[in-house]
Amino acid sequence: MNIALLGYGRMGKTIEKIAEDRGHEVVLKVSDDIDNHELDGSKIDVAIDFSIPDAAFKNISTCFRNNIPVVSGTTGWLDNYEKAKKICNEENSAFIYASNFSLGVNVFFELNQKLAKMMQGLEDYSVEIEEIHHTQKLDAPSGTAISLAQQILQENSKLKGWQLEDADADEIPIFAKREENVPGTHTVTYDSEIDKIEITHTAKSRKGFALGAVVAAEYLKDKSGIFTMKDVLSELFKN
Ligand SMILES: NC(=O)C1=CN([C@@H]2O[C@H](COP(=O)(O)OP(=O)(O)OC[C@H]3O[C@@H](n4cnc5c(N)ncnc54)[C@H](O)[C@@H]3O)[C@@H](O)[C@H]2O)C=CC1
Ligand SMILES: O=C(O)C1=N[C@H](C(=O)O)C[C@H](O)C1
Repeated sequence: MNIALLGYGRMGKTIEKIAEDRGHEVVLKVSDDIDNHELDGSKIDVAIDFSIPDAAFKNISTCFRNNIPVVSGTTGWLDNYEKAKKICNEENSAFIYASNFSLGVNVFFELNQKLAKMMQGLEDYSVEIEEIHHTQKLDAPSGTAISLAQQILQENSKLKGWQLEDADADEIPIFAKREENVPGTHTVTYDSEIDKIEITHTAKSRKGFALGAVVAAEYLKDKSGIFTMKDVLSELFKN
């Protein structure tokens, strides 16, 4: 498979290594305005975007217009997600966005949803989310923390939204911490006067995110439509 890497930073470089180990070729690396590059849909099977929040939407929509499917892991650009999906459909292209591509986090998402369902009637507990990332991270809260909050909100109609730190009683507070060299740690806590329930996912490196993105790219090649990591994982585990 011929891959274009949109964003060649920490994630782009990790993805390149894993893609090459799996027999793919990186044919284009983009680290600046996508208009400075020739995008030839006949030579690129899929683009993988791990760039910056301000560039993601332009990168993604430009690929769709050049007949190139996109795997997007960039966070902090989701105000434009619905627009990106519309362009994908108009161009009959293919798209997967995930706030977190690691297999472990996707198991953690399942756990979070189940736990939220169990806790929604237990009014003595309050819920909060903490995320810890490296100090270079541009966005807060993390995309993964937002996904976790959205899952809890789906299960609990008494909660109205989420808020970075100073949340009202009917909101989920998300605490974003920045520490040197932390690839990504997420904790969901339910606390009461009597006890505390916590679930945590700790990434030990960026390899899990990168492997998930390459597996998603392999899934997306030759498809059209909008997909999620759930689709990718159900195909992976269908046997
Ligand atoms: N969904 C997931 O599983 C994961 C998502 N991420 C997200 O991926 C993104 C990238 O993370 P890192 O690689 O750690 O950041 P990074 O800062 O190391 O890399 C970003 C790269 O994008 C480049 N860039 C700047 N303008 C660009 C443009 N117009 N087009 C293309 N590239 C451009 C920068 O030069 C830089 O090399 C972040 O939004 C982060 O939150 C990170 C890890 C996992
Ligand atoms: O910026 C990062 O590094 C990460 N970003 C993603 C997020 O915002 O959730 C995923 C992962 O936690 C690493």
